[in-house]
Amino acid sequence: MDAITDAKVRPYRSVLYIPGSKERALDKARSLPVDAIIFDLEDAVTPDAKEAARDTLNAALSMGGYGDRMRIIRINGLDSPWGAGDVATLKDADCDAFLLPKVNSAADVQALADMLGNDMPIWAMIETPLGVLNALEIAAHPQLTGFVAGTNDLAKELNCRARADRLPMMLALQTMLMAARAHGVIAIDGVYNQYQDTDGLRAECEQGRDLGFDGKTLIHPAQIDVANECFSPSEAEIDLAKRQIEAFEEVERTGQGVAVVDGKIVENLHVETAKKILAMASSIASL
Ligand SMILES: CC(C)(COP(=O)(O)OP(=O)(O)OC[C@H]1O[C@@H](n2cnc3c(N)ncnc32)[C@H](O)[C@@H]1OP(=O)(O)O)[C@@H](O)C(=O)NCCC(=O)NCCSC(=O)C[C@H](O)C(=O)O
Ligand SMILES: [Mg+2]
Repeated sequence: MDAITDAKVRPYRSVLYIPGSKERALDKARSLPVDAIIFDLEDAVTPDAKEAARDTLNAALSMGGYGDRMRIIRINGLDSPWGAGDVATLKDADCDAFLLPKVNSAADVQALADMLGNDMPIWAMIETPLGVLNALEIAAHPQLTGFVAGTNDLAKELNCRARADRLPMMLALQTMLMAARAHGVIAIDGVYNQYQDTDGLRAECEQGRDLGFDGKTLIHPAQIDVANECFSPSEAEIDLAKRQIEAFEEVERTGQGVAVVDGKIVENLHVETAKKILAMASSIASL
């Protein structure tokens, strides 16, 4: 983790779900070029495999080998028969965050914080209508550091149709993003289910990046390269950022506050964005 010390600058381009019950996938992930892993005990694990999955996952985390990849454990809901047992077994596991599914309110986050009894960062799945409507109070919880869009559950709850432009989902996605940004919380987009459709995935990643998401949740290794590419600053963005910073420093020396690059104005706020782009590019390069 040495290269990435600032949680705000570390990349979250590719966040891969791995069923906590699948030893082979848990092992494979040690060599996959993902920025983060969600070790899943919830929807990817069948009820009869849930208890064994806790031990399988605990053993994999103890063995280590996940390098710089952020390690997030998605437990079952605390209102399910398995949530409390997941926390009891894994609260001292070698991981970086716990992810709570179907969070409806800040009280749900607090319930997990109380059970953990430590300062482990908590991430929330935003995938219910109440979770979306309460996103601001959830993001404000002091132990909450990340949001993950649960677009499958959201579609089910909204009774909406799947559309390539995700129009029925847009209010929910933008509400959670707004809340995340208001409180400095990481925001990761939902999964693209047709994992062999690279063009469709690319279009959805580009849309997620346009909206402001930090990265995309993934379900299969074949999706990693596309997500990493779409959520990395492009060469053109890096080049423009450098030229904006140089141009702004130049006009500042003459006492002015506005530069012009490629026919567009550059003010202090644009320079802040440019610096963020360069910091992210450098963080990615150091991986
Ligand atoms: C979708 C899959 C069931 C496909 O599995 P499979 O047919 O076994 O895939 P492949 O044969 O193509 O696998 C090739 C190799 O890659 C490894 N693999 C596959 N998936 C993963 C993975 N997710 N992480 C790591 N490694 C993986 C296989 O082991 C093969 O390895 P090898 O044998 O060494 O060559 C499967 O991909 C899968 O189970 N994916 C995860 C599904 C999942 O996690 N679902 C839950 C999360 S989605 C969700 O709940 C979102 C949210 O809550 C919402 O509401 O939207
Ligand atoms: Mg879900």
